[in-house]
Amino acid sequence: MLLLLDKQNNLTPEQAFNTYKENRFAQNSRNQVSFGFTKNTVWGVLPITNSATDSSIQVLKIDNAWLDEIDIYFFKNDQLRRHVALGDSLLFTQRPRDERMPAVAHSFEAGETFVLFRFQSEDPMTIPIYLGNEGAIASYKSENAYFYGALYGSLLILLIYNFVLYFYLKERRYLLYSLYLFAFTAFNFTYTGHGFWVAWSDSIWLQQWVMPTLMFCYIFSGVVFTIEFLNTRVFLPALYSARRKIYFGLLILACVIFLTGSRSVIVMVQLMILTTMSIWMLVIGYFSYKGGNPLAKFFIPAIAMGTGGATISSLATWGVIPYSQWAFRGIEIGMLIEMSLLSISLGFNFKMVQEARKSAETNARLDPLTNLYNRRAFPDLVHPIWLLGKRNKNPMSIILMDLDWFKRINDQFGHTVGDEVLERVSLELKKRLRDSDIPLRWGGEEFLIFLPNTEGGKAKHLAESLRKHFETLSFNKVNKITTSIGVASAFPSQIDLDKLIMRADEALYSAKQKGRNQVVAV
Ligand SMILES: Nc1nc2c(ncn2[C@@H]2O[C@H](COP(=O)(O)OP(=O)(O)OP(=O)(O)O)[C@@H](O)[C@H]2O)c(=O)[nH]1
Repeated sequence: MLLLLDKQNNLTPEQAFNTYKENRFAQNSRNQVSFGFTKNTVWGVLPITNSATDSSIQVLKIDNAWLDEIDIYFFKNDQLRRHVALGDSLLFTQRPRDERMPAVAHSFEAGETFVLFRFQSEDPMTIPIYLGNEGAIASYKSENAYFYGALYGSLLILLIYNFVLYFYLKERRYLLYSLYLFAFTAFNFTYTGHGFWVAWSDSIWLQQWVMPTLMFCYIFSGVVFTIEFLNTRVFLPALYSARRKIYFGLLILACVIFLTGSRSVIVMVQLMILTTMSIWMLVIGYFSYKGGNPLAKFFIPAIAMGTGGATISSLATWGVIPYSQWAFRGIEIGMLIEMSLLSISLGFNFKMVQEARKSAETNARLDPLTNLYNRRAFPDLVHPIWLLGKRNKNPMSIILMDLDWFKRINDQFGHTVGDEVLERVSLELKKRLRDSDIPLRWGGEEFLIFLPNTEGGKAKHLAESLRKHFETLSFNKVNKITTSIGVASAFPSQIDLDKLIMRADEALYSAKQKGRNQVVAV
């Protein structure tokens, strides 16, 4: 196509065509399809030769949904034969074809026809033009339908999945991710012309203002999401404490640019923010990674994919790399990968939170010194067995064992030696008990052993053998230790569990009273 930039914006189509005839249009040798923000009118001429003898119907399609004014003039034998107005300063319903992108079918007579285009827009001047017969246009259309069906389908699944997670987990990250994803999808839905096509065909105002507004929502949600997702409160506290100022600053900037009332200013400023925002997101991701945030491992490649896709799209529209449908869709493919990776990382975050919770729960129930369960674990461990024993009429026993004169060991040899004794005693206990018995560290130097399905005589026998065993053990520095043991047994139907523990405690007390190093069973 040959091009002319009309700085005065005052040429008539006939004047523009004559200018073309005078060879004053320039060849678009780089196949550039984007001309940035321009106040100028862009004229283009596409000479089309129909070498057959019959007329041929061909469709011209301008693959851009946001241009304000598109006029197409058909010149035959130097005569203007037809004028078609497209672009979104016209109602969608006034278009000659019910298609997402502006398009017109024309019957090209034999010989040469000159198609003159006139473009004017406050938005970026990107003008990829397609020419083909109805069959080619239909197959192009269905390819697009598949692509956008897959894109919006995938984004919708991610959106629902993360929103449901937010609903159940009540973690803000999932909500912010859902909003970020929604803002991108809505923004994309608008600038690809889907909104005008299916949602607001009868409103030019919405077509022109929804896109810049959603662009702002996309930027704003991206910034909030980054700050919250990367847990900057922990990893980048300076940024976290400045977050309200950043949000407020963005809102003020939005007010200022929207008050100018100029869409080119609004879109241009926001495009600049979008470009710097990607770099900002990557930098924050990097620092967060350096600070040890495991989620940054997903965040950095995700943003890199989104940004990479956007870069391919813009390079293709600027003509730096060859323009193609797939290159133009780079941003959408990149964003889909970005959104999927972020979603995976939120799944990973979920797993981390679960594991941390689990290990906190286990830690709260385990004694760190002896690795035995502590008193807190007792109800969960013993209650079900107690209830089962009640049903099956099994006897249950409790052994309470306390080390004698343990304070003296600490006083004489120090706490570390005392700790070693406790560790060794626990180890020996584990070795000498059945797998079904449950030993716990009940207090400082006191151990409780719950013996399921064990009647009093056997429990007493076990207690006696433990007492004897500990008496014969020798330790580092500490020559000998002794233990006092109380044993209580009952059928669960006869007594409460708490009561049984109390009885074992009383038995232990009486073993101490009787001079220690002995077993008392009740
Ligand atoms: N090293 C060490 N000592 C502990 C630990 N927990 C409790 N103790 C000590 O165990 C001692 C218990 O002392 P007491 O309750 O007076 O009992 P005792 O000296 O064993 O005397 P009797 O029980 O009457 O035979 C205290 O000195 C506690 O500081 C621990 O985890 N490590």
